[in-house]
Amino acid sequence: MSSPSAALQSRIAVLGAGEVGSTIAYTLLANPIASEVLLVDPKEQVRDAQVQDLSDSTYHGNTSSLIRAGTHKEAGQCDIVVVTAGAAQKQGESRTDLVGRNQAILQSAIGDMKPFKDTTILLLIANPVDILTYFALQYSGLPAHQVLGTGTFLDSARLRGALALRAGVTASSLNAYVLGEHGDSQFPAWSCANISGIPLPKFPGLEALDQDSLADETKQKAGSIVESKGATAFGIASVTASICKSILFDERIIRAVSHYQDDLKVCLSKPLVLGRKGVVQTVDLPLDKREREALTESAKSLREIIEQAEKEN
Ligand SMILES: NC(=O)C1=CN([C@@H]2O[C@H](COP(=O)(O)OP(=O)(O)OC[C@H]3O[C@@H](n4cnc5c(N)ncnc54)[C@H](O)[C@@H]3O)[C@@H](O)[C@H]2O)C=CC1
Ligand SMILES: CC(=O)C(=O)O
Repeated sequence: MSSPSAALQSRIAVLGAGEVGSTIAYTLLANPIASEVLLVDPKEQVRDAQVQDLSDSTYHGNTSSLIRAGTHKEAGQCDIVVVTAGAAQKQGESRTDLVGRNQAILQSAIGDMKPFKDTTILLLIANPVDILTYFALQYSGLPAHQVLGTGTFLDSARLRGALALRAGVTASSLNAYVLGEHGDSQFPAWSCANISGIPLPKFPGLEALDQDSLADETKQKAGSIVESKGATAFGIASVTASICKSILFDERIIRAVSHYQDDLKVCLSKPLVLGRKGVVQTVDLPLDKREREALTESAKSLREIIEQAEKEN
């Protein structure tokens, strides 16, 4: 395992200095997780103003992490490249409506970053995140274990939060994963969910849990935030910082994040062991029949979007 001091000699590049990229940069600096954070955006005036503002958060003495503007070429030499570059959903748009625009941005950004350092991990945030993770793997030529998307880690956090409130325990006491697409075909793996080994329906406070309505609430949460404030940023920033820490500190923690599925020919979220090489090992949950079918359906809908996008480009 890597020591914290090794991790603190690491560099993370954040592509995109918009709402999400700047919030991620702030979270990385505040923890701190790497020695240097590079912010990369073709809108230089916005990028530089974000760097100035973010640098003010580092001067009070509690962080040794530095922020500066960077180029795409420099990003390609960083330990982790966090990709937020791309359009965000407008009110009424779905994540998959962004595919054409964001695929083109991704292809050009990856072209500008190449060649990558051998051990660089690409972490996709921009939506539709599973589709872009798939294309990032194609465009970058990096090994599959080094290309990840945040996927349903954020949805799993939302689900755990809602369950934790109902059960009156902290969210970290819960084992509960949302799997599949970070989007409409996602589903919670209820059959494997538990609190300290106790199945959810047996835990006090959760006996009458309406699983379908909670799954729906989890799925709709992003949409309702975007509808009211135009974007989501804090949840994804926290999840991204957690993934970066798990990678750089070689934590070997189990997380459901998006990665390539050789059998399904798509990227989607299933649990894996997360460490310095990215995917250290995959983890097969003992899903029930309905969940196995939901996973196949989720992969099928992602595959259709990929094939359509490949036809159009
Ligand atoms: N995976 C997830 O759970 C989440 C994903 N997102 C996604 O993150 C993405 C970014 O959202 P926001 O920051 O709100 O959008 P934004 O519009 O505020 O920022 C996007 C930034 O990307 C920049 N950009 C464009 N081309 C670039 C390139 N080639 N290299 C570097 N930067 C480039 C733009 O100049 C802009 O500043 C969206 O696709 C959004 O849907 C947002 C929240 C959660
Ligand atoms: C925007 C988005 O993908 C989310 O907050 O889940």
